[in-house]
Amino acid sequence: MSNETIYALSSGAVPSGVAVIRLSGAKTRDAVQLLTGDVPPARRASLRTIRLRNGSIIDSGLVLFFPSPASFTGEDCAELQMHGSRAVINALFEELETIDSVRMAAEGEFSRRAFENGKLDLVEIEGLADLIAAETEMQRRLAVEHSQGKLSRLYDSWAERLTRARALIEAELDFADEDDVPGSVSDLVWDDVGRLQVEIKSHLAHAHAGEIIRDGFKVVIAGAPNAGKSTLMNALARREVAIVTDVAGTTRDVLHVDLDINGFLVKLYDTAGLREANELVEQEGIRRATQVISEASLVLYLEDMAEGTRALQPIANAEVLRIGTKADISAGNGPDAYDLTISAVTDAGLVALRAAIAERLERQLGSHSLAIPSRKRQKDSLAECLKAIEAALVDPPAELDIRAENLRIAGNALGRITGRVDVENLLDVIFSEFCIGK
Ligand SMILES: Nc1nc2c(ncn2[C@@H]2O[C@H](COP(=O)(O)OP(=O)(O)OP(=O)(O)O)[C@@H](O)[C@H]2O)c(=O)[nH]1
Repeated sequence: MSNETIYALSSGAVPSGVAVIRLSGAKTRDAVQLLTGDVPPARRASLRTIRLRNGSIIDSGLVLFFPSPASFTGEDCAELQMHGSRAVINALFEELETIDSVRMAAEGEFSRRAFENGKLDLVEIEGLADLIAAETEMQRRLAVEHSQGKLSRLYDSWAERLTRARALIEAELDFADEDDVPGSVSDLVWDDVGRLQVEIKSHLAHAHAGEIIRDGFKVVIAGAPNAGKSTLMNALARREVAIVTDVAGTTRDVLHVDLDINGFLVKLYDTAGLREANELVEQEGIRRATQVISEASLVLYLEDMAEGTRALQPIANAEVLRIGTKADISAGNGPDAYDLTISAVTDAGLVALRAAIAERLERQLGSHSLAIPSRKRQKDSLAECLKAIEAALVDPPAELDIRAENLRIAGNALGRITGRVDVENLLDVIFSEFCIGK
């Protein structure tokens, strides 16, 4: 597969002022020569006329050539910056197709080659995918941390400590009958493995924060029918996401919008009003509401202040903010009964509500560096690593060779995160997240 040369449009949708077409593989040099009449100097932007074989001009643009191994994929690579019209790109692609062993790239194929040629490890690749998909400032910061290798360096240093520990234990096993292996070496090894266990445990405890930053903080609006849930959702989203009527039980399904609050992705859900419902569709809506409430990180529990408590209490594992609604027409129970009062009609209280969501979010995240795991895959491997370390440290200790074997399992679990060990079966899943041209 990798003796084929691949090409793709790497910039966004056309038409665009400039489109970047990327090539990678052994035939890159030939393709550039064919299209421009020469191979421009390495890593320099050179203005060239790009032509078909018959001499007719496709377009002119900048050509950059990156000879192997100093390129993104590690192979010979080129980038053509041309005018971003469908016709220009089609003409170029048709010409490229005529070259033997040159074809359009599959999803994520450039990144996959970068991985296979040792240019990037899996955490860096995943970080890159996250950086390309980042919509909020915090997602960007987390992705940069991952794509720049900070997390990988941490995992590599842990794997190295485990390897060193194993080497010393193997030495002890080999020389078990001799007197000159000091017992204190063994103590030092197990002390360090103990410290590593504490470090990994604390790192894993921050995985939740990483997931919140990457996947979003789930905030669910719940309450009685007609409490003003959909109106609040629309006010926070600043657009008409949900249907608002004065008919109780309007919202049936769970609706969702993404908000950016202080640079964090907040996933806001509007749910069906909670009450004893006889009608089938409404019952299903309430079942779905209950489900999403149980998965929330924060519940906004709305109450029409004139009506007082009418809703079934939501069963939330998360923190609940009690919010009195329709402050413009009613003082109701009095503001003291609520954490916040709002009016979606006058916008009163909405700034305070956004601030309250941000405050809860930041409190749940805690303060720490962004060198934290953010994907289930990373979390699962860390948990596996920790389990094996625990088995190696169990009291009373197992036989030395079993303890060493557990350290090997722990090291492999770390190696799988960065892709340095045994990940062939994972690759298709990871690279399919990328679009063509990445
Ligand atoms: N005066 C006033 N009316 C409001 C306010 N918020 C909502 N309403 C009105 O209250 C009624 C119900 O609002 P919705 O947002 O549909 O309430 P809901 O909680 O989503 O209702 P269900 O979908 O039935 O669960 C509508 O007529 C809204 O216009 C508010 O802050 N002030």
